[in-house]
Amino acid sequence: MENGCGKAKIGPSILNSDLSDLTSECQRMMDSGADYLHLDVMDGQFVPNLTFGHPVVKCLRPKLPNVFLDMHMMVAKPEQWIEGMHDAGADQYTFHFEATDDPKTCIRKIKETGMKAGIGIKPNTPVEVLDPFVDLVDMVLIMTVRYLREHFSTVDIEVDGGVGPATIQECAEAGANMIVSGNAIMKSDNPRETIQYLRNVVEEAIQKSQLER
Ligand SMILES: O=C(CO)[C@H](O)[C@H](O)COP(=O)(O)O
Repeated sequence: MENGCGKAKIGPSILNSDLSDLTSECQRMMDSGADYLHLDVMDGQFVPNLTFGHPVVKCLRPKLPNVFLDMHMMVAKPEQWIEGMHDAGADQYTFHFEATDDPKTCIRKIKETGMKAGIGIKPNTPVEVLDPFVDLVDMVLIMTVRYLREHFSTVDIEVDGGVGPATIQECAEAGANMIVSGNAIMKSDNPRETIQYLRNVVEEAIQKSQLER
């Protein structure tokens, strides 16, 4: 996937899909115009839920050879899955600031594999905690809407959680350019139209902010 925080990228969250038919659901999203797929990995420790791990990514990779797989690692000790996710074919590995004592080492290990590195924060964590890492990562992931682009001017900013046509304007105006959306896209009668709408709003906000600079 093309680099750059000046570009809108829409990533359906596949956790909200029919998981018994994952490949078709992923393909349906790509055929509807998605730029990438967002995969939430939860381990029952960092968050009280269980989803899937690198064996699932390994099965998906050959079926979706050119699709950018964005792993949102909501896991404790995120260092332990870096190699496995890379070997399985993940493209980006986003861990949580709150989940490790040593974010810099985690970022370095991710980058050494060749994957892109992202760092995320939970809704109540102040965005300033990311300042020491922002020059080291490709993306920050924010699980709520706040003032974003003034703070992180050079990296991709991804928002996740409750994002859809009703909330996209606020996210776009706050500076997000990577848009994770689960139910709003997956459950839409017309996912193509929903994706296009989200993209248009983000692109307009990017253009407006470039004119104001
Ligand atoms: O982070 C997540 C879950 O914790 C997800 O990406 C979530 O599935 C997004 O779905 P929605 O857009 O419907 O809130």
